[in-house]
Amino acid sequence: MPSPKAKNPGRSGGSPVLGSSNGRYEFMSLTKPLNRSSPPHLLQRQGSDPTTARLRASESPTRRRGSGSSTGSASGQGPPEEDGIRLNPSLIRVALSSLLAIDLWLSKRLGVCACEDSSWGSVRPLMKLLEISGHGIPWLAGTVYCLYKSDSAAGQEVMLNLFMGLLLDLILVGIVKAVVRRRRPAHNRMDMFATFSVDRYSFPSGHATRAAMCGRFLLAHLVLAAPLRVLVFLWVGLVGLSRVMLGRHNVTDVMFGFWMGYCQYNLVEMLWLSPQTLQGLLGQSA
Ligand SMILES: CC(C)=CCC/C(C)=C/CC/C(C)=C/COP(=O)(O)O
Repeated sequence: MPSPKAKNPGRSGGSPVLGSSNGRYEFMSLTKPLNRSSPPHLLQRQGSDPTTARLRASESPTRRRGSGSSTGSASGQGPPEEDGIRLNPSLIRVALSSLLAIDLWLSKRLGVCACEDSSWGSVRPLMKLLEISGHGIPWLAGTVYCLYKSDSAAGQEVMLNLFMGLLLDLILVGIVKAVVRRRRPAHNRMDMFATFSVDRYSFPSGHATRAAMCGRFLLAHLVLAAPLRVLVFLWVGLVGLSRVMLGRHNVTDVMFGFWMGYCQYNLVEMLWLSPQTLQGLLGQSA
């Protein structure tokens, strides 16, 4: 039986994007169809028979590689262009699914407070306290209270913008959750208080977005003393960690949530409502 090498002396396990003609290797385009000036053995692979082309496309790369004689370019069957076209998307898919697998594995390992009888079940009450500290209701209620109690225009301006930021956060997180629809981890017990229907989805973590946005807001406008600033940083980090430890979220939900909350603060700054803007808005509506 002739070996593939004997049939195709120029090809020794080379890249599938290489074509051989006249004993010389040439690079073939991965994305563009071959033009008429291409060597006939390359054109032949495109084939006028769609059934054969489909069957070839559905073959696994391993099988294609294994059938040495059928891949020999000297036999008039050059390396398949489908390989080149499918290589990049499949690489991305492999990278994404590996990241997802690491995410799920890590999240499961870190979900040590998911229920009372989990390995760290005894710290679950502490984690739930952190959960409440990052919940939307205390933040909204606290902001409205401070707005009401504040007797300076500057204080009211800051509180009003924080309030707007919190509403913006709820809306944006709700939209992303509704679009992405990633289920919460299987080990999560859905015993959270006051949730919207989109909160059955986990991507992104609303607590993480709120913690990151409010953390930045506090550091920029309200908390100046160094020890308190450290506490703010710690609180943001712990809120994120507690989401994974409680089994509410995967690590990527929290990471993305932090990034989203960070960006949301930029949006708050861009849309900052000054007393003048506010007066203008109120004047227009009156
Ligand atoms: C006034 C008003 C509309 C308040 C709604 C506040 C509320 C129910 C926020 C939901 C907070 C929540 C449970 C978010 C879910 O956070 P994840 O970290 O689990 O995504």
